[in-house]
Amino acid sequence: MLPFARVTMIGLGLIGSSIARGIRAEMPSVEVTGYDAEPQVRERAVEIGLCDDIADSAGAAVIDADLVILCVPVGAMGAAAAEFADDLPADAIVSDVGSCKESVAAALAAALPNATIVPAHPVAGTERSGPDAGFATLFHGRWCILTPADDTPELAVERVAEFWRRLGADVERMEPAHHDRVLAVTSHLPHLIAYTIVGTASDLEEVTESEVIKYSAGGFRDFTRIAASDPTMWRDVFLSNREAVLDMLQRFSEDLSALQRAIRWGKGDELFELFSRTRAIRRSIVEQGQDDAREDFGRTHD
Ligand SMILES: NC(=O)c1ccc[n+]([C@@H]2O[C@H](COP(=O)([O-])OP(=O)(O)OC[C@H]3O[C@@H](n4cnc5c(N)ncnc54)[C@H](O)[C@@H]3O)[C@@H](O)[C@H]2O)c1
Ligand SMILES: O=C(O)C(=O)C[C@]1(C(=O)O)C=C[C@@H](O)C=C1
Repeated sequence: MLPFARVTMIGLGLIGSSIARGIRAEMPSVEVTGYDAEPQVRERAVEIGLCDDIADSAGAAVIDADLVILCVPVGAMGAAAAEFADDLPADAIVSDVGSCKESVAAALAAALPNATIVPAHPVAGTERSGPDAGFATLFHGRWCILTPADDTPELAVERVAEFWRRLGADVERMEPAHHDRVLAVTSHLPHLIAYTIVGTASDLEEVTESEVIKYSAGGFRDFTRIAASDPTMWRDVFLSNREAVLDMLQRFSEDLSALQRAIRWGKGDELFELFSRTRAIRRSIVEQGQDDAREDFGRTHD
């Protein structure tokens, strides 16, 4: 049996539109309603037939939903939830897809004090945004991490887990604070490094912009993909997960200084040992199949 019959997405960008397309593909009998604060996004969603219905207010969008998923930047979650608080059916479950969980859980609990909330984070995405960027297979073979509070009814958590499994994801549960520390190092820090390296390269006086573009066929090009990620989304991630990111950044800076010393003093063994260790990590990720979808995406959409 399907876990939900009527699903509403608030926010119809990359993730909201991928969920809508995934539902069409995997659960075609589910009725999908969408709402986005931007009128142009709503118009585009109608043009491309993204949902069964596009509402013109958040309240109208949730009125008969049994699952409402907030797919807006993490800094906008509280305000977006407050907009539909008065119209939310008592038995509806509210979820989200935010990249940080502690701050979002607090914002949703404050805006919807009586709602059943099952926060989620599909660990899948691209550098693109907007309703045209989504695709139905985005979540296939990817993790979706649920971070419910201890007193959330088990049945609600299981229904949300089943929803994500049907979209193709593997579901895990975590404490929100633990989630935020893990993602700080596996996702947030890499984005910060990509933003830095691309910014630094373009600022260097001896590297003209045309040279940056001309010679960006190798490693630098991979960084430019990540550094093209949505500025609003990532501003919000760093402000929301500040403590964990600053902790990881401190550790990263120390390791970078150690590498700097090894290069300065010609310690080839130290460099070789680290690079061998990191090569083994990459190989084990590929063996686990965790990188396939992204590589496919890069090949077909680059
Ligand atoms: N992009 C990724 O790789 C990725 C992956 C996993 C999770 N996430 C999370 O998913 C969420 C959405 O990211 P995205 O990549 O889909 O962004 P996006 O920019 O493609 O889409 C966000 C949409 O939310 C709308 N919006 C903003 N404030 C709103 C409000 N108050 N009410 C209604 N709509 C509003 C915007 O108009 C926009 O269309 C974020 O919380 C992000 O952290 C992103
Ligand atoms: O592949 C990408 O472009 C991504 O950045 C996706 C990515 C990640 O860092 O892995 C980005 C943010 C999310 O919260 C989840 C996934």
